[in-house]
Amino acid sequence: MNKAELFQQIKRKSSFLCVGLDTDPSKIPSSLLKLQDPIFEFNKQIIDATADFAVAYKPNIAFYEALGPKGWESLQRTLDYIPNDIFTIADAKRGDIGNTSGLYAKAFFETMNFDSITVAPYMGVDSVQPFLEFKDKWVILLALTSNGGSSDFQLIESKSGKPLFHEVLEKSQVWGNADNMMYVVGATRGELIAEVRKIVPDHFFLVPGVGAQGGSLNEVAKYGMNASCGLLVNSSRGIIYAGKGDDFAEKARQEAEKLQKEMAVLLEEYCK
Ligand SMILES: O=C(O)c1cc(=O)[nH]c(=O)n1[C@@H]1O[C@H](COP(=O)(O)O)[C@@H](O)[C@H]1O
Repeated sequence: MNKAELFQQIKRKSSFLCVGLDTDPSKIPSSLLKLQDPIFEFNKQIIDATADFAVAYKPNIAFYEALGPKGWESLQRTLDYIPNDIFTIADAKRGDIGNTSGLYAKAFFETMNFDSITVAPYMGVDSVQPFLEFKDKWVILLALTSNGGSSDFQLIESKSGKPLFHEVLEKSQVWGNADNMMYVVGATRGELIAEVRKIVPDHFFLVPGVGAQGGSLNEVAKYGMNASCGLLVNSSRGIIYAGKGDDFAEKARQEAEKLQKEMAVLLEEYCK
C-alpha cells in the first residue's frame, strides 16, 4: 500500500487507529479454546468488530511465534482475513546482516504479504536496506520507543552532543524516504515527539503506548501530526481485552469507536 492510499483511508474513516493483535491464548474467552484455531477465531471477531474504525492492524509476531507452527498458521489466516484496503504491520522488530535481513524481508513481504515490518536500527544501513528494496512495502524503524528502558541507549548523548535517537533519525532518513519508511515513536514520550517531528517532518510515525501504557492521544496529535496526518496510533490490550467474556468483540468495537471519535476531532484540529 502506498502513502496516498493510506492517507485516503485515514480521511475516509476519520481515523488513524491501528489495532494491535497481541493475541494471547491465556487472555481470550475460554469458549473459543475448544475451537480448532482459537487465535484466528478471536482475531476474526476483533477484525469484524473494529474494521470500520481502524486503518491498520498490527499483529505482534511474538504472540504467534510462541505457539510454534500453529501460531504461524493463525498469523497467516489472520493476515489473509484483514480487508485489502487496511494497512498491515508485522511487528517483528527484525534486522541482521544484509543477506539475513533480505530473507526476513522475503518472509514478511512475499511469503506473508504484509505491507510493513518493524525494524531495529542498531545494526546500521546494510541491515535495513534489504527491507527497502520491495515496492510499496514499508520499513517502520524503531526511533524512540515507549518503554522505560528506552532511556538506556536512545536518550544518551552521542558524540555530537545530541541524544542517540536524533542520530538514528538524521542518518536513517536518507536510507529510504517518506514513501517507504516510518518511525516508531512511543506515545509515552510527550514533548519529545515534537523533537522527532522537527527532524522528520514528512514521515509517518507508528505510535504505540496509548491505552494500557498510559500515553496521551491528545499530546501525540498535538506534537506529532503533519499535513497528511502522519500518525498511526496503536492500541492493543486496551482494545482487544476491553471485554473479558464472550462480549469481547462488542467491547472492542466500543473502544475502537471511542478512539476513532477522538481522532476525528484531532484530525479536524491539526490536519487541515
Ligand atoms: O514496535 C512497536 O509496536 C512497539 C514499540 C514501542 O516502543 N512500544 C510498544 O509497546 N510497541 C508494541 O506496541 C504494542 C503495545 O501494546 P499495548 O500496550 O497493549 O497497547 C505491543 O505490541 C508492543 O510490542
